[in-house]
Amino acid sequence: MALSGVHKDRGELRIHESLDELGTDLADYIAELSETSVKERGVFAIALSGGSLIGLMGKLCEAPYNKTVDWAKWYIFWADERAVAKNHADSNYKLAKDGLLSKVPIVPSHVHSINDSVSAEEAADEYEFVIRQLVKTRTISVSDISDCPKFDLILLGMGPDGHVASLFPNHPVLEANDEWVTYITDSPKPPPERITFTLPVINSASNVAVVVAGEGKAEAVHLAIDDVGTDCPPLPARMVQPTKGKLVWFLDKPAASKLEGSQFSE
Ligand SMILES: O=C(O)[C@H](O)[C@@H](O)[C@H](O)[C@H](O)COP(=O)(O)O
Repeated sequence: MALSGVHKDRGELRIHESLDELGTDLADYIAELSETSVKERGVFAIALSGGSLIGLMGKLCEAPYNKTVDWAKWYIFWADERAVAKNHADSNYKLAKDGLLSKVPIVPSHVHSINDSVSAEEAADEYEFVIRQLVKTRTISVSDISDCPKFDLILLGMGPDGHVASLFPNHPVLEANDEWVTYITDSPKPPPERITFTLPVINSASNVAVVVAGEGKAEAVHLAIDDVGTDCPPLPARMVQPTKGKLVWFLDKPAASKLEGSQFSE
């Protein structure tokens, strides 16, 4: 059974015995948010990341979700993308297409991938423009406290260094506040050129989920969630603090193994 708890200002923590259990809980969570959003707004605007996240979302392609989720109302975006061709093994679009989007009845015109035939800088500008158009028509909602888009759900993974999307520790990209989408050309995780949502966009979402598995990330999970003082600059994952939205951490036990654990109940 999963342990769950609420950290006073780091959101809800859901800690799972196995990746199988994590995958089921994640699929339930996404399916519920989709249902609520479709009821309230008629659409579900969801942003994906790359990495192990897509594999962990695999249960959405199986019963009951493949039949019960209102896939036709989904609009798909990417919180970050690598500047490579869409058919390249490193492409986050390809990862999601092969692992999820090709297996469920998503409307192809609702899939808003990043242009792979221009520079990372141009692709970031273009992607922001596309998002602006969809905010105007309210396919993507708008934040009531800033002019930022308010995605119904942004799904993030986290690296062992605490990066989320393509927001890396000690990188100037963490200070990008004027753009919704920006780019980097020196990613410490290959490939070097990437496009990413900025922190203001991530923190304007209605829901943000950070999905993290494996012991190699336990220290970063501890630094991102526990009260560790202010001596070091906060990890990017710690800077994920939705202003009005809800933050949920999906962890397996090894990833949660360095958390100060008093806040949990079965
Ligand atoms: O394109 C990317 O590289 C990602 O979006 C990135 O932020 C990823 O989510 C983390 O690096 C975690 O990746 P893993 O779950 O594979 O460790």
